[in-house]
Amino acid sequence: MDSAIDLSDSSKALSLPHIRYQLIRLEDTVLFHMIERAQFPLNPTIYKPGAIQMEGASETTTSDGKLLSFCDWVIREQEKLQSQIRRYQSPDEHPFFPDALQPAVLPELNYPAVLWPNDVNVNNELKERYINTILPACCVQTGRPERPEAQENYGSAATADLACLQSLSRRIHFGKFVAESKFLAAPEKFVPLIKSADLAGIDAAITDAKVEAKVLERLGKKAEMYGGDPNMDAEAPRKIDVDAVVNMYRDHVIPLTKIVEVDYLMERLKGTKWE
Ligand SMILES: O=C(O)C(=O)C[C@]1(C(=O)O)C=C[C@@H](O)C=C1
Repeated sequence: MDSAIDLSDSSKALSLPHIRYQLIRLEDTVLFHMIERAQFPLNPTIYKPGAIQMEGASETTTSDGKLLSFCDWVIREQEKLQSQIRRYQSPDEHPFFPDALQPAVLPELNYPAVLWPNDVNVNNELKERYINTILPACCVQTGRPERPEAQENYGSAATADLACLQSLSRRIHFGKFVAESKFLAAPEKFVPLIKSADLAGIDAAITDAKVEAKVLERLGKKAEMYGGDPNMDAEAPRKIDVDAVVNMYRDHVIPLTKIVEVDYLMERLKGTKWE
């Protein structure tokens, strides 16, 4: 959607330096959204299905009858709306609730097929990790007691969650473009690995440990800068914990990006001469 990369220009969309530039830019987006979210208490009740009475709300379950939490309901309702303005027609956007998507009210866009047809979507796994691991670490300020639930912030917290999850999802699913770019650069390396379903081998082939170390180092600096007090006032509370942000990338964002890359490549030979 709000892409600085021109997805209609495949030479750019598949250039690894261009994709990495986009990933670097998305670090800022993710970090700022996490800072916004961290100003509110964790409010765990909003993630528990059925815990909050939603007076007059339509569709408080998924289409197969699963009860939604308040946060899930907010995400699902937003996705209903955003699908109508073509968000999910863009190859870099993936819904959390595909069951809720509506027909677009605008004419279909014709994106040229830059990616190979695939149905890779790790959003369920992302949301589970976000709620259970990422968010608890980011909402707790180091050295300060956990803040009590604030019922008046339920809406703000869920709104911030949507922004966090959408930016994280976009970053992680950019792995498809990374994978396509790497595949096209060396099909002779990837085809045998894919054919023998050598997941560890594919993972090793897409891994660049130096780039990963750089990502974490840069992110730590950004979290230090954007989450701290510009006047270097040591007494001023931090807006977000630096370690929580770095750990989020090290333990979740980069690993999930790599899962997307591997899963995408496992679908890459379908309908090709290599199949
Ligand atoms: O930049 C790449 O080559 C990627 O595949 C992306 C990424 C990342 O998530 O930042 C993932 C795997 C690589 O080991 C390095 C970095």
